[in-house]
Amino acid sequence: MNQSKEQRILNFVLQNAVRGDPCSVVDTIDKYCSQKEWAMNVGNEKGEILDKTVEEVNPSVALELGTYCGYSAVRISRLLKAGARLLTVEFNPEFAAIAKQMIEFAGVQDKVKLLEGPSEEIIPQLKKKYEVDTLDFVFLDHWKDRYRPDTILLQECNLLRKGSVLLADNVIFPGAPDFLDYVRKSPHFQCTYYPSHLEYMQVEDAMEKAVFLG
Ligand SMILES: O=C(NC/C=C/[C@H]1O[C@@H](n2cnc(C(F)(F)F)c2)[C@H](O)[C@@H]1O)c1cc([N+](=O)[O-])cc(O)c1O
Ligand SMILES: [Mg+2]
Repeated sequence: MNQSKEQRILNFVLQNAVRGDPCSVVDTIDKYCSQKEWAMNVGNEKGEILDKTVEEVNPSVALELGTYCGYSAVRISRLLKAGARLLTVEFNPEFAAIAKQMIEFAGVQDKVKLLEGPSEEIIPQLKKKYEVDTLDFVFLDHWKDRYRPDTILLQECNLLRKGSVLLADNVIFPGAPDFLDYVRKSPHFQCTYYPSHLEYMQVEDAMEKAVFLG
């Protein structure tokens, strides 16, 4: 059976990156996806905005919605302090299997917990099943029509505290207009817009940071 694009990306990393070196895994995925096959990783330009935000927040508990091949899970977890952890949620079993191998090859498996399933099922389980009190940082990079409902669900589940930081990818392309409208109009969020470009392309995109005010 012929390989998936995601399997080809993983194989390229296994053959060309340095085991245990998260930066080499990130750089190798970017090399493959810029030169051979485009894929929906956050990429290096928006990745630097992600890095700066993670360093600024220095989260003890972070959540990622939309693992895909694990690019941003590796990118985020490489910056986490000792004892801090990233919970990353993936809906597609094939992608989850790829991401698991990517995370292990990068050597960040002790910092990352990969949860498989739909966000509407997993988010309400975070407190009791995954021993989360509140989330310091949330990276939204899953289905764009889920950003708004999942932001509301995070609030309803009391998973956000004063100062919790949400960072959303793709608010321009493919776009998340209802999410932007929601957080920018809500008195409970302080928003910042970061213009950038779509990964590996000369297409406008942007990220939105939304800090929960309590
Ligand atoms: O569609 C895009 N991303 C959708 C990303 C979707 C990924 O998030 C997973 N997911 C779904 N639900 C959950 C959860 F967590 F809810 F369970 C996780 C899906 O299985 C998939 O791996 C996209 C598209 C473009 N583009 O240029 O078309 C560029 C990008 O950066 C993108 O992120
Ligand atoms: Mg994205």
